[in-house]
Amino acid sequence: MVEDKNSEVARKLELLKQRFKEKATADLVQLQAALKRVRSDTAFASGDIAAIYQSLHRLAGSAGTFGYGALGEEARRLELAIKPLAEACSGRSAAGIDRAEFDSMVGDSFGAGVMRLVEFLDQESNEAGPADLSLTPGIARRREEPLVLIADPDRSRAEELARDLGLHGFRTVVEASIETAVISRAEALSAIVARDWLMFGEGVRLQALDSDSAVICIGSEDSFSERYGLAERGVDGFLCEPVDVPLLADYIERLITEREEGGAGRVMIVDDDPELLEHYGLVLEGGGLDVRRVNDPATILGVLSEFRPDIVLMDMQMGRFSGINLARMLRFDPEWLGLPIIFLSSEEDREFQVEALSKGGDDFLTKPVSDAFLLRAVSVRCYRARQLDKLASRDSLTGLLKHSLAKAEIQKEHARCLRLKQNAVVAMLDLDHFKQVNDRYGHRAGDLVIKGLASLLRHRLRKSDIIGRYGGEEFVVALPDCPIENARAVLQSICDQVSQIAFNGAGQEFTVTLSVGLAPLDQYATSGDAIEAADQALYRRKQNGRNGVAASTDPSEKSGGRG
Ligand SMILES: Nc1nc2c(ncn2[C@@H]2O[C@H](COP(=O)(O)OP(=O)(O)OP(=O)(O)O)[C@@H](O)[C@H]2O)c(=O)[nH]1
Repeated sequence: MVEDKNSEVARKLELLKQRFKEKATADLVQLQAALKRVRSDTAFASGDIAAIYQSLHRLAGSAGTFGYGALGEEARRLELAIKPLAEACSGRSAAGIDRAEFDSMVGDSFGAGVMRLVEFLDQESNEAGPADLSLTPGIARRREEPLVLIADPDRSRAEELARDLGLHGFRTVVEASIETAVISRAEALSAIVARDWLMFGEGVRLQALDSDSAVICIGSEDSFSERYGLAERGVDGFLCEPVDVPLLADYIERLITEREEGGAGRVMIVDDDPELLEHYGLVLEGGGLDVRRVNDPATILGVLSEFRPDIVLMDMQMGRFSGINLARMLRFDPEWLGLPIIFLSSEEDREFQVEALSKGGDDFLTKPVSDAFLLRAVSVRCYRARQLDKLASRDSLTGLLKHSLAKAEIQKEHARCLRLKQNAVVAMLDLDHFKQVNDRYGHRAGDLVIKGLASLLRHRLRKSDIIGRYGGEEFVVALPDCPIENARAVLQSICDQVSQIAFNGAGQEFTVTLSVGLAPLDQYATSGDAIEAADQALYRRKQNGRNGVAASTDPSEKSGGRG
């Protein structure tokens, strides 16, 4: 599947490369014609100089991307040579500049340079061209249910751990050795939990580390040298015996999320060159990013509001539009004050770059930029932008939506389900007697319970469901396109699962239970009313024995009955 997608991307990139060659050939014909006019006239139109400069600027910025690095470098040299004259011409508008001035500024080597451009374009490029996506990280994996390999020579111990992790919503596979499992399942594994890591051969360990899964080792000794040794070998996490399963589940969850988010993100690319725009788009999409292409800078505001990118990648000069001015314009709106804008520019002048950054940009990528570098640079920046966004919108303990954002999302879902005449359910969830958990087993153990429930909800519910931390030990969930009886069944099974998890605190094992109140979101005038109704159902459940689900639609005499 990934192979197919990569070869499809490679094929499209190859087509773009051919299109670039055709356009560059036409550009060079025009450039030569303009140069000829300039040479044959004693006085010439400043428009010809501007056209020559523009052609060279375009080639310098794009040729390397399509695998014509030598052409790009030569175009860049010529562009810099003619730049002062182009600037002088634009200052003098219609006034002609004479031939002697042209020769003194640009020099005889200019014509020879243009001939070299033609030769470079004719040579079949053997540089690592756009079709080379082998350096790019794998297509971002979409999480279904995370699959965790437990590699342990002691099979019954491994199976017990598998059962416990299953309660936290992980699918597991047990192997006495990581060897066969890594080889056969490397693509699908989200994490590897290995006991006695060093027991496995060097080759197998390397393969496991290479497989893009998070590798967590369980060791019998917790010392600096043990930890450092594992870090040195590229392991991602370490826990010491005896294994605290909720802690391990939380660890796996965190590592998997970090990995997933490393390859995720929304990027808006703004470039008036259609081939470059398409090329960048394909490369970034090939790396798993969600991309929106904007060819006409005048449409940028509408696309921004609708697409809400994590970052914007923008050309510096697009016909009559300057990237700097567009960036400044975006900042007029407080909503986009924090949106990272990365300029793609062949401009190497540091002073100019600093000036551009002071006017609304955040960073520069200097053209030409290789596919692998572009993907890595954009992915990293996306990741950071998302992390910052998360700090603002996500609860730090659980990574779930914060109260106000969850409410806002449920409000949107309410409008959506009324519009589409669909079912939807809102649920309030509250851990039972949680004060006692803190009092008996400590606040840290209480935190792990809250985190454990959060990851269980993430695993058990659909990607389209909205999950928020409403208050301390209270959560809110909205399930779009879901009849209330289905919601009841899912949440009842989550309650059952929660009650089976063994947590640890103050040297003891303990379990917790969960109460849930449901209300049909589409049956209320406002989302606030539906949340209130779910809360009342939750209250009734608490009154009637906790540990289970009640719905606002239940006849009141039955509201205490489980599921
Ligand atoms: N560990 C931990 N505890 C929290 C957090 N937020 C809230 N709590 C605790 O959760 C407890 C909630 O207690 P109550 O509202 O009295 O409810 P309860 O004990 O769960 O009782 P019922 O809801 O009636 O079953 C309080 O002790 C809070 O201090 C948190 O982030 N971490």
